[in-house]
Amino acid sequence: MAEERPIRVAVAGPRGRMGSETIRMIASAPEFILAAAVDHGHDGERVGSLPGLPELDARIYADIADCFSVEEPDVLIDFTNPEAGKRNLQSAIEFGVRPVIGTSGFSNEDVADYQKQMADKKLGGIIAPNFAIGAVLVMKFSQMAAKYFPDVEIIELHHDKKKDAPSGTAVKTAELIEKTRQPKKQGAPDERETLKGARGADIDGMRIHSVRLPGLIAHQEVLFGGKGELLTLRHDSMDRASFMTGVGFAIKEVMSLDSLVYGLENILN
Ligand SMILES: NC(=O)c1ccc[n+]([C@@H]2O[C@H](COP(=O)([O-])OP(=O)(O)OC[C@H]3O[C@@H](n4cnc5c(N)ncnc54)[C@H](O)[C@@H]3O)[C@@H](O)[C@H]2O)c1
Ligand SMILES: O=C(O)C1=N[C@H](C(=O)O)CCC1
Repeated sequence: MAEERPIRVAVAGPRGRMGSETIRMIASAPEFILAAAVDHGHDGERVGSLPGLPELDARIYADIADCFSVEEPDVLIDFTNPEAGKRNLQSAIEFGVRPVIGTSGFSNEDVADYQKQMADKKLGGIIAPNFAIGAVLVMKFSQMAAKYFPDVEIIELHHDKKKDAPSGTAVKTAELIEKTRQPKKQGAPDERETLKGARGADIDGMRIHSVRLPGLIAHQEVLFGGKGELLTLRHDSMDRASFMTGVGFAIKEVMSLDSLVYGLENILN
């Protein structure tokens, strides 16, 4: 039987916390090859010349279209910011490169637009707000619990360099909960905030609270209250390695998909 060739991966955001972790994961996985990196600086340099990255010869491109036409990667991984991520994803669609997008902050309208474009081209890809398997399980368990406990509050806790709030994970968790929870406005009907924001953000009557502190990485608690009982589901990422099982899995899965999936839970079996 012919041996499968390694999957050629381009990484956008190689100097970032997640981009650099992804490159270290790719360097240690024989089933993947780092084809290139995409960064707004360091054009023409080698990935191995960036501090903290493994000795890899892959080239850094400032222009993603150049990267795609010269290197012809199979997959693009994006861990940048929502603006760059959207540009990079659009470019991946144009060049037929399968996107694996970890960047958070995409709206449902953005996702629907990319899904339409990729369905038309039969191009596989994934946008996943969280690649940690445990975080995805908390989302699924929350969806189950919400059927019995419509009173829910989500507390997401992240490092203090995080730019978006609430987290993509919290929004996705709330969206999954909405599928099973009877809509309900929580708290006392006549409650009022004496300090604006005290009750957090509101999705369908559910509350989301965002904590930002040094020392944290990525954590989430989903609290369900019932008569005389409290159910708490909690997940902690204590190292960015926690996201890499999901990233590696997604790279392999997108090779056989023909549409854009939103959420790792849709491809985990
Ligand atoms: N899906 C997940 O499991 C998961 C996990 C962690 C973080 N995230 C998300 O990933 C994103 C990145 O997080 P981070 O902690 O690595 O952030 P970071 O700030 O450490 O890294 C982002 C990097 O993107 C680079 N960048 C900015 N514009 C660029 C462009 N046009 N082209 C290429 N690179 C560009 C920046 O220079 C920076 O190095 C955030 O949206 C975060 O919420 C998702
Ligand atoms: O570090 C971050 O930023 C993270 N963002 C994701 C989100 O917005 O849900 C989750 C994992 C860490």
